[in-house]
Amino acid sequence: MVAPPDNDVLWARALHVRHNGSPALTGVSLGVHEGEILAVTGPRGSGKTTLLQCLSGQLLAQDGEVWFDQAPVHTLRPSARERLRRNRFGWIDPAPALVPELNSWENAALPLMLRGVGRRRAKATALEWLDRLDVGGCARTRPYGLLQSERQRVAIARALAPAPTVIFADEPTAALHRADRAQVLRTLTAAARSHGITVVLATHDADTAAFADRTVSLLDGRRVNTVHLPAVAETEGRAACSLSA
Ligand SMILES: Nc1ncnc2c1ncn2[C@@H]1O[C@H](COP(=O)(O)OP(=O)(O)OP(=O)(O)O)[C@@H](O)[C@H]1O
Repeated sequence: MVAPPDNDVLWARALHVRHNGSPALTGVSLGVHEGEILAVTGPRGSGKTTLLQCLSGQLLAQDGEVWFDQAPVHTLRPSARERLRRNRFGWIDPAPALVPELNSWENAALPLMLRGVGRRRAKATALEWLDRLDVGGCARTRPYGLLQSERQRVAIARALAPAPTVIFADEPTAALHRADRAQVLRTLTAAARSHGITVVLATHDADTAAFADRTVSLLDGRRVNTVHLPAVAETEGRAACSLSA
């Protein structure tokens, strides 16, 4: 095994994943720098979610390596991978998956309490994050009483509250109206930057990817280079295309 470069908090080498025999990732390698916001882009079905699942230790690739903080993840036992996910990673789904029996602050405080933080401190931290995400007024409301956009903000507060080393955000604003998207992304990326949190953001939306420091593109499970061509009149063709790397 070859160790990853020093400034890469996450590093993947030659990942191959097949779902029920069909290839989802084919030889994907990438490094994510510490504190960076990296967008993983590509059309639907290009392998973005599968890549995030591999990087976060949720899914073991059939072939290839994943390293976090200079240590291999792919050789860890399931219980150690689970600890790693709980203690160092946060995850934001496209649709908010909140615990229906808990109110907003309890949902946001949950990962902190799972890490052993006392209830009072966990509540104070959760309330701070709910305020930053503009849902402080819903702190005592359960998910069924919230709008979908408010639920997603609570889910984002929950991911940020424990200040994880890395947040994996899979289409985090897919459930939001266009008007809400930019504001939520600005809050998420500003919070990540101010706390030194690395973000890996999967999206098929160019406006969302624009919030990232760098973009990695996938097409049919392979990494491709996005080549930006000079803008041309609409009738003359597209302004950007992808080439296989
Ligand atoms: N659990 C699964 N079982 C079978 N096939 C799967 C499974 N998960 C993903 N796939 C297939 O693997 C390929 C990659 O899927 P993946 O969800 O990673 O892509 P994606 O770029 O995130 O797509 P989307 O934007 O629609 O979420 C697709 O062809 C998908 O149909």
